Amino acid sequence: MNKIAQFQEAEIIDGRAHAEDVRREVREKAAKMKATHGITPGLAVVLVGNDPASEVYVRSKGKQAVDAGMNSFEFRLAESTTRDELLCLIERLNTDPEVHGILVQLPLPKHLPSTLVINAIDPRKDVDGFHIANVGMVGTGQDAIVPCTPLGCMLMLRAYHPDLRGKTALVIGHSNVVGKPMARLLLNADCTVMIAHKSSTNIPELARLADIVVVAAGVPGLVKADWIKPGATVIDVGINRVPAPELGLQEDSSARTKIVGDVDFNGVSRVAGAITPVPGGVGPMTIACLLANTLSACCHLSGIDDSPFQID
Ligand SMILES: Nc1nc(=O)c2c([nH]1)NC[C@@H]1CN(c3ccc(C(=O)N[C@@H](CCC(=O)O)C(=O)O)cc3)C=[N+]21
Ligand SMILES: [Mg+2]
Repeated sequence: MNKIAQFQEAEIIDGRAHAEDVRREVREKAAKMKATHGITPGLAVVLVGNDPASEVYVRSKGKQAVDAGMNSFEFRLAESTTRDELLCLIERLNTDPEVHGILVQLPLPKHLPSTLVINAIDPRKDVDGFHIANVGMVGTGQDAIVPCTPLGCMLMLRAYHPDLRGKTALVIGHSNVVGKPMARLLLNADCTVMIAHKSSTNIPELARLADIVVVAAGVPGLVKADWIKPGATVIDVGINRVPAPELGLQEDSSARTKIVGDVDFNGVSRVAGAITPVPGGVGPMTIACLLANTLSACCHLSGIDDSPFQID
């Protein structure tokens, strides 16, 4: 890191503003869909068990769907729900003409096989993009439903790098929900892609080569300033709830926590050219992209060619 770079401040990529742009476009297209074809896009969200964090996300998804002019169908099932009961609900949603998008909130309780459940969703309604058909099509560069978080990252990256060809990108984390699909999308965009993970031994060295770093490792503050090439774009997918002693005056002990990303924001923002904050970065875009995917699925299922969100 050189002296000048130390005093540069990165541009903060405003995820809430990007998400608002996506939601506005979805709202306009949904209204047009209703006016022209009499179709209201519908999103079904299935939550099994009562994880409090999942409750918050599910409520937010439903509210934002309604705000965008869509129907929201919420299914809250008991922790004890059986595999056959869940598969039966999915089959019903697959054949329901009012439902264009189906999201099964993950993680599922341990006794439920998430791979089997996800692959039971009609791939045309799989707005998470987790069905093997969508994974395979994204992997081979075909039109498919793209997972919401990587889609949101790509839309924000596109705003800073209209041409991604030849850029060196490092993805840290190789989960099926973020790291792997993110790496595939960057590869489809002709980036030179590196993927690092728990067993990688030289991540700081790899990071120093990268014009783009996307971090989805689930380790608070993992990425440090001296890992970053001056001017690089840093996308922080981490959502970590950590103790916040500075909030020590709160009565309720659950309120003495805060959300931080996988990037040491204060350090890295002095070196990077652009960086997403946490909160207010990737998270809001994830939900906006869920709405975008639901609208696209509705268009596709209805034989209407109005799919808005191109990333390639
Ligand atoms: N089938 C499935 N699909 C998902 O997309 C999915 C899931 N399961 N399980 C849980 C994770 C988590 N997730 C988030 C969405 C938005 C924010 C978000 O908007 N975060 C805000 C902060 C929220 C807060 O303050 O709690 C932000 O980053 O600014 C976070 C996390 C979607 N997930
Ligand atoms: Mg496409």
